[in-house]
Amino acid sequence: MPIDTSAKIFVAGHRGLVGSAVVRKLNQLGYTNLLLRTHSDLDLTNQSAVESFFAAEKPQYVILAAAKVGGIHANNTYPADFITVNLQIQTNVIVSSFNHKVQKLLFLGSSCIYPKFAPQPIPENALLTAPLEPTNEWYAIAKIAGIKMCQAYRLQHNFDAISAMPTNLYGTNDNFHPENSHVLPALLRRFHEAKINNLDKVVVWGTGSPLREFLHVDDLADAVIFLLENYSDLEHVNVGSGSEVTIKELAELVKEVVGFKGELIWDSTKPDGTPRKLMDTSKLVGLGWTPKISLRDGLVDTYKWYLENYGKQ
Ligand SMILES: NC(=O)C1=CN([C@@H]2O[C@H](COP(=O)(O)OP(=O)(O)OC[C@H]3O[C@@H](n4cnc5c(N)ncnc54)[C@H](OP(=O)(O)O)[C@@H]3O)[C@@H](O)[C@H]2O)C=CC1
Ligand SMILES: C[C@H]1O[C@H](OP(=O)(O)OP(=O)(O)OC[C@H]2O[C@@H](n3cnc4c(=O)[nH]c(N)nc43)[C@H](O)[C@@H]2O)[C@@H](O)[C@@H](O)C1=O
Repeated sequence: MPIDTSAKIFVAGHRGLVGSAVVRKLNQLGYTNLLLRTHSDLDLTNQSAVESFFAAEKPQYVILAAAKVGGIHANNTYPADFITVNLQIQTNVIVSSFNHKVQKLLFLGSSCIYPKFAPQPIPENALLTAPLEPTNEWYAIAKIAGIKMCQAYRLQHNFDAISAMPTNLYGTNDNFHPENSHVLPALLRRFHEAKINNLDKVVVWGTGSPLREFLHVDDLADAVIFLLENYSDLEHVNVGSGSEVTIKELAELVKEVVGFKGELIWDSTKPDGTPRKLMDTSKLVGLGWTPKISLRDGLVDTYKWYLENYGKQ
């Protein structure tokens, strides 16, 4: 059902990759009453601050895009932060949303919730059927708890909380940190810096053989609003692009888009992570949503944004 454009919508994490794309999309669609707080205005790990905020502001809808997020290295290096901060943020926001009668909440998880060796493409019902990928199990356990909290509040209290599970995302406002980011922004930056410094080699992590599915964050934002308007059920919903590339193919594509002419060196001392994680998106496609942005177009667009925002550093 379409949401009234004057509805008060709290987008938690509105300065991040996903939150900022959701805000751009809501603005485009004419939503006029967005409730936004930076991390320093409202620390979502602080339970009493979150409770007071919901009591005072009474949002009608909540999109939970605030989380502790990072790539394979960050997940593997800071397991305590990834499990604790994510459990705290999501528990505080879900419970306060219920306490203060939010009409609907959308929780964002991630494709890493699925078993390391899940059937491919991965259907929603592969959840909790086998062990997780060790490099990100702490984050995955927090995300699985988020899905289960949404289900528990729906079952016990009829609270309209839904969960979307995106594949690997990229785009405007991504995190380009050299070690703690995801592969696509990390490589964009590394190839760019190698090009402007006239280097002849770039190091890429792992073997290059893992397969990953990438979705532009503007497509994800579109899917988030589509689900908010059209889906109210217990099971989480996969959100993906439906196509995958090897990390080697991705690296070659980023190299071409950036215009780096040198050689790739594979550092196999770095972890590959899960070998493959292609989402089965037939549930979302069946509801009527499909992605629009190809990986090449999305990459060109993201590099343009990177140049405009970080290119002079
Ligand atoms: N990026 C990806 O490839 C994928 C992301 N997702 C999911 O999408 C969601 C958003 O991820 P993404 O946009 O990439 O992450 P980002 O790191 O880009 O953004 C996260 C946002 O959350 C805010 N935040 C973090 N901690 C707190 C806190 N304690 N209090 C208030 N705000 C806080 C951050 O603010 P600040 O920076 O100031 O701390 C930031 O604005 C997450 O749930 C993630 O699991 C799912 C699949 C893939
Ligand atoms: C979204 C998702 O993101 C993470 O899982 P991941 O898919 O493994 O993510 P990643 O982007 O960090 O790596 C993908 C692949 O790429 C290789 N790789 C090469 N070179 C670099 C590189 O320079 N940086 C990074 N980060 N990876 C590199 C890397 O070795 C790996 O084989 C989890 O946090 C998980 O919790 C999660 O939800």
